[in-house]
Amino acid sequence: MDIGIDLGTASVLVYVRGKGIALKEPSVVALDKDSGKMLAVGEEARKMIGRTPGNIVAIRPLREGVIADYTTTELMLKYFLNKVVPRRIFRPRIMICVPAVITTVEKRAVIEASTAAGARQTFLIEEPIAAAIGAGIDISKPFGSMVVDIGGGTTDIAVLSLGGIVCGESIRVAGDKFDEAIVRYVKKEFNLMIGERTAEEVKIGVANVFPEGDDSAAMDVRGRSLITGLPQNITITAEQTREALQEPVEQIVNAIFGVLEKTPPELSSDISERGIVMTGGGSLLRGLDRLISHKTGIPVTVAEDAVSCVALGAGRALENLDMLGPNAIYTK
Ligand SMILES: Nc1ncnc2c1ncn2[C@@H]1O[C@H](COP(=O)(O)OP(=O)(O)OP(=O)(O)O)[C@@H](O)[C@H]1O
Repeated sequence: MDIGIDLGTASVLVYVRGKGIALKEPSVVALDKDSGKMLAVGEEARKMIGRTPGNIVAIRPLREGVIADYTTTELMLKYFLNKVVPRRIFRPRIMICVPAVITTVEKRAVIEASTAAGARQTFLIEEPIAAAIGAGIDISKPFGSMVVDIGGGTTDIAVLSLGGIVCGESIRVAGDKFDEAIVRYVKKEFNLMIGERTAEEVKIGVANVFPEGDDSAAMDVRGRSLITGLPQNITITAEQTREALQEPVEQIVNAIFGVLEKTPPELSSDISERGIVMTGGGSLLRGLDRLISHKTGIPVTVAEDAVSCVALGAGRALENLDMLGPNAIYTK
C-alpha cells in the first residue's frame, strides 16, 4: 500500500494508491487547554476557530509553511493516518510533502510520527516536485518547467529539470495573506471588523484580481462595527477586493520575476514555450493566472484539481522513485 500526504498549512490531503484522495481535512486541532487532550481534529475543529470557550483552544499547528507546534502536528498526522488505514494488514509506504523551510530535526520528527502511525517506510518530498508530478509534468526529462504552488501559508516557485529543482524561491505570502489583506481593507474602508473565515468567503466568492468582461460581482458581509460595536452589514465589490489584494498579489508576481531572472537561459526558453503551471488552493484566486500571464508574457495554466496536486504527486512519486533527482526526497 502506497500513501501520499500533503501536510499543508491550510489542509491535509491523503492520497491512497488505487483509491485516489481518501481524506481532505483542514489542518486544525482543538485541544483542552488544561489537560492538553485532543478534543477534535480537522473540519470539526475548524468550526471552533474564533468560537471556543476559555478552556478550549483551536490550533493550526502548521503556520506560514513551518511546523509551529510539533506535538500537535504529530497528533494530527497520527489521527488522520489511523482514519485512512484503520486496520493495517500491510504496513504502507508513505511519501509526505512537508513545508519547504523545515529543519532536519523537524523532518526526522515527521518521519517518526509517520512510523509511529504504522508506516513501513517514510519519505519526505519537496513541495514543488510533488506539485509538478501531481500536475502531470514529466520532470525526469532535460526540459525546464516552472511550477508556482500557492498554498495557505507559502508560495513555492520552482524551475524543475531532470528530477530536481534548478532554482526557486519560497515566500510566506499565500492564501492566508490574501485573507488578512481583506480583513485590513474592510477595517480601513468600512470601519468594520470581520473574521478570517469571512474574509476567505469574500476571497473565494467575489475576489477577482484581473477582470475580463463583467466585473459587477459583489457580496454582502457581516461584521462588528468599530464605531458602534454592533453587528453591521456592508457590500464589498470585486473591484474593492482587487485593491485589497494588490500588495500580496504583487509580492507573488515579483517573486516569480525573481526566479525567472535566476533561471538559466536554456530552461527559460523551455518555460516560455511550455508555460507556467500553477497548483495549490491559492492559485484558484480568480484572475491570478491571467494577471501573471499578462505581467510575464508567458502562458499560465492552473493544473486540473489544483488543490489535490501535491498529495497526488507525492503518491505518484512513490511509484516512480527512480525518476527523482538525488536531493528530491529525504528519508532516515
Ligand atoms: N476557489 C478559491 N479561490 C481562492 N482561494 C482558494 C480557493 N479555494 C481554496 N483557496 C485557498 O487556498 C488555500 C489553501 O490551499 P492549499 O490547500 O493548497 O494549501 P496547503 O497545501 O494547506 O498550504 P501550504 O502549501 O502553504 O502548506 C487557502 O488559503 C484557501 O482559502
